[in-house]
Amino acid sequence: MAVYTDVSDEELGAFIEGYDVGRLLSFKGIAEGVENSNFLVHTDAASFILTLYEKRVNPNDLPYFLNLLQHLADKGLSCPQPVAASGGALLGELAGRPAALVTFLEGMWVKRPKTVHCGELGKAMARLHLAGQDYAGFRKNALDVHGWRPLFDQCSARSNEVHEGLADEIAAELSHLEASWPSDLPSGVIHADLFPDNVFFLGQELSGLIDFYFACNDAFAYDIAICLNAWCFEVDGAFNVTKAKALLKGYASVRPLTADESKALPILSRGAALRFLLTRLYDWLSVPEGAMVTPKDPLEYLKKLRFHQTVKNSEAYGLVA
Ligand SMILES: Nc1ncnc2c1ncn2[C@@H]1O[C@H](COP(=O)(O)OP(=O)(O)O)[C@@H](O)[C@H]1O
Ligand SMILES: N[C@@H](CCOP(=O)(O)O)C(=O)O
Repeated sequence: MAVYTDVSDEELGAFIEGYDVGRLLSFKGIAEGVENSNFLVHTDAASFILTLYEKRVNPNDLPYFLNLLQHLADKGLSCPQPVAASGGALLGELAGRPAALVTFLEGMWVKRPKTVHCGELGKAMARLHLAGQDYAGFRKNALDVHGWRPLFDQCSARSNEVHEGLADEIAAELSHLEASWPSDLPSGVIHADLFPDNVFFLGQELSGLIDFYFACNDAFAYDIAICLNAWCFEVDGAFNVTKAKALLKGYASVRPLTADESKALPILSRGAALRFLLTRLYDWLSVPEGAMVTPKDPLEYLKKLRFHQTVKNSEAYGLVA
């Protein structure tokens, strides 16, 4: 459960009174997520999600995220919309944390996505990339190839506690990626954390995307690579090329990939695997005392990384040359 910050009934009641959202009926901490503290809030008018932004979120980035949600919703994308307080502000403060209220999105995330879900995800991601093209905000990806080494430096000394030889394996991969990371790929707003738990479905229909707190400006194809990692491996660690094919086909049906993007998928997928290996490793080694959170397994991403290291070209992901 990701609740890092406790909020009393009185504090939350006073906070909600600052919004024109009806009378507070109940609220509870949400037993999912790892980054921020989330509460489901019911009023006599509707349901909302209250987020208190924690460690990895830079408060200066919050206007980028909240305005982006508004921009995407205006473009017809289904995502939470920030709710303005009675005074007009999208961002407030609660229990010493920056806090925002957003609309509740109907749907459920799918624990074991099937091929059909991967296809829908591909289409939605491409729509997001197109809808973000005229977004005025800019946010550099803090966890791009340049951000990985500082993260590794903070946990390299203890990485072998998690897996023997892990420090050397990461160090070698990092050097390789730093030397061969592609530049000049088509870029714009990407979600950068479009995992199954951030994509809601109603039946087989995708009902919306949530959790835009890693969103940034980076290569579109890097977002695809993140999704190949997050959606196309089976529980036993096997890569499912049928799912990858569906994801890429769905994406290309809305926004065709350029030749450079197709060619870059193997290296981008390696990078995406390393990025999540590193953040998970860091989190694994530094769970804040008293926090209700279940850290995610870093070694899942080591296995994925090793798969991508064997890939020779994009055909391995189901792309036909
Ligand atoms: N707008 C929303 N509508 C409905 N449920 C939401 C919404 N935002 C978050 N949730 C619920 O809260 C959970 C955690 O949210 P998430 O943004 O993924 O947290 P974190 O950033 O901490 O990972 C989600 O899995 C979902 O169940
Ligand atoms: N998706 C990341 C962790 C971020 O968690 P989320 O709940 O905000 O998606 C991972 O799986 O490592």
